[in-house]
Amino acid sequence: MASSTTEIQSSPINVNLAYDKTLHQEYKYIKYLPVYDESTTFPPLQPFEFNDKGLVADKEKQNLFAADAPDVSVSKIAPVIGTEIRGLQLSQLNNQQKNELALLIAERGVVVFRGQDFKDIGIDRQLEFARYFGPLHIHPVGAHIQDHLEFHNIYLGPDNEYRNQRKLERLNTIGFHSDVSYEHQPPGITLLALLSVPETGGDTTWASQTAAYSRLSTPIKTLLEGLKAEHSGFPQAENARRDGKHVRREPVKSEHPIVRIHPATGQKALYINPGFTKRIIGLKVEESDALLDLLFKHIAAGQDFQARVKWEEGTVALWDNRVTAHTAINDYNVHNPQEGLRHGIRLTTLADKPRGVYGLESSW
Ligand SMILES: O=C(O)CCC(=O)C(=O)O
Ligand SMILES: [Fe+2]
Repeated sequence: MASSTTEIQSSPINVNLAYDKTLHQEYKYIKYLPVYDESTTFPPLQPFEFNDKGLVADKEKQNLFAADAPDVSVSKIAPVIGTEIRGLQLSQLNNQQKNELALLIAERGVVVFRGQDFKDIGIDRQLEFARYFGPLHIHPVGAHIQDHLEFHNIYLGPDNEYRNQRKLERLNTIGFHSDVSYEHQPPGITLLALLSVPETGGDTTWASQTAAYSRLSTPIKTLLEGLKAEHSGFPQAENARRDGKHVRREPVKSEHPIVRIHPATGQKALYINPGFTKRIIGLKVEESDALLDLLFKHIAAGQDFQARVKWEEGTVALWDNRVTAHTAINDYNVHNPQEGLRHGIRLTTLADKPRGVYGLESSW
């Protein structure tokens, strides 16, 4: 049922959360391995004014794709979502180019840069790059890197017992979500750099929520445009506590418009996801469950508005959490050393308070 998410259904797991140091003596990115700070706690996030960088961008993107840069190749991954770029270094972009990139990410949902030096430019420059787009989010329960809680750690190896046990509970590992959508001003642009990529497998799929919305019939669009849904961080925090993790910021709930308008493109997108959306405000339980179930199935089944990205050494993906949902694909055997380790670091920027049609606004 729609109202019972992966988080709620999961059973207690009590395993060692730390990675096994002896396995990674030779690992080039050992300083980025996941750790859990057990002592820091943070107060609630405060409201802030957000200015989308895409609003001041040249719509033609003549700086990002300058005519005198013939080595840059740009291709669409799928017609309605995803762009792949080769021959441009994120670390070299000036502010005008970053503004155009923000707009491109909003328009295409996800932009994948290949052959990047990003992970080697140093922690401070990575942070500075991401902060250009918005304040950085610190995950309330996730693993991070030593001394830098802004880097959310994505790690799947033989020594991640927690994830490996979770995988065994389910028929498949697909879980579409928009990152921490329960926050009052949830994430916009998010950046994931993989440091270690398995030989094959471990792709990520993004679904266009703009296309998912536009496929709906007019009567359903009209119905959804007048409604808000509750997104909750409570199950995530409760499960984390139960499993012995430290919760560094108390969870919140938000009621966000189901149809959200992107401030830079003006496009409407569905803003609900199976990861965190619990119920539709004002509907009876069965009505809410039936409608959410329909929409969650629509998002997950819509391979004709999804982009599946195969990671390579040096790939960095940037997506807009306001107009996409995504899922990791955990299809490789972490216990086979030949298949390798999957490890990445994510920086997440916070954005606007969601705004819907007819002035509908988020509340909490
Ligand atoms: O590991 C992945 O492919 C994506 C994980 C994820 O959901 C995220 O980084 O937000
Ligand atoms: Fe995610």
